[in-house]
Parts: sequence; structure tokens; C-alpha cells
Amino acid sequence: MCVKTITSFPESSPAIDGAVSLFNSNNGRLLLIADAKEITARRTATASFLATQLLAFKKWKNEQKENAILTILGCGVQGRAHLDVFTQLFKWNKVKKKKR
Ligand SMILES: NC(=O)C1=CN([C@@H]2O[C@H](COP(=O)(O)OP(=O)(O)OC[C@H]3O[C@@H](n4cnc5c(N)ncnc54)[C@H](O)[C@@H]3O)[C@@H](O)[C@H]2O)C=CC1
Ligand SMILES: O=C(O)C1=NCCCC1
Repeated sequence: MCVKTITSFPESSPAIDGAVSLFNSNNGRLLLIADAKEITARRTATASFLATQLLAFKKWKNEQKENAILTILGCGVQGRAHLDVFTQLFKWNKVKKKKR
């Protein structure tokens, strides 16, 4: 059994914080408490990549793949996690990062 508790304060940096608690589903014992920022960052970036793969990359022609530009808007926790996953799993012609 798993519970994720998240706080979201857009004016704070980073905006999201929280904890993931994992329990043994046979006896209810607490097994671990993990940093929800890290898990949420990796989960969200991986889900974004899978959606992009299914909705876009798979349908692109070679020319589109060769000229593809990755633009990351915001360079916080999610921006860094997305940059990491998207550059590891796809080859870009150019990568742009937009900071505030
Ligand atoms: N769909 C999902 O599952 C999830 C969505 N989110 C959302 O993703 C967003 C980002 O979250 P985090 O990366 O954790 O926050 P963060 O606080 O780590 O990063 C946000 C970044 O955006 C930058 N920023 C703010 N306004 C900007 C602007 N006008 N132009 C360029 N950069 C700007 C800030 O300087 C900061 O570096 C939030 O809206 C959050 O609610 C977060 C986690 C999961
Ligand atoms: O964990 C999630 O999923 C979140 N989605 C929206 C922003 C806060 C965390």
C-alpha cells in the first residue's frame, strides 16, 4: 500500500514537496518514507516522454526527427527531470531552455 502526500506552493522554490509512504499490505507495517519530489519528477517526465512517443515521435517522418527542437519552459525540478529523460531517450537537433 502506498500513499503520496504533496504540498504545492507555486511561490516557493521548489514549488512541490512531499513524501511517499510505503506500507506492507499484509500486516500494515511502514516499510519506507521516500522523497516525493524525486519520485514525482521521474514519474512525470517518464509519462511525458511515453505520451510524446505515442502521440508524436512514432508518426514523424525522418526529416521531422532530424530537425526536431526540444524546448523546456522553466528550469526547476520538472524542467531538469524532463531535460534528462528527453535527451537520454531521443536525439534532438537543438535543445532550448527558457528560464525566468
Ligand atoms: N502533471 C504532473 O504530474 C505534475 C505537474 N507539476 C507541475 O509542474 C510545474 C513545475 O513544477 P516544479 O518543476 O516541481 O516546480 P519548481 O519550483 O521546481 O520549478 C518551476 C520553475 O519554473 C520557473 N518559472 C516560473 N515562471 C517562469 C516563466 N514565466 N518563464 C520561465 N520559467 C519560469 C521558476 O523559476 C522555476 O525554476 C508546476 O506547475 C507543477 O504544479 C509538478 C509535478 C507533477
Ligand atoms: O504528483 C502529482 O501528480 C502532482 N501533480 C500536480 C502538481 C502536484 C503534484
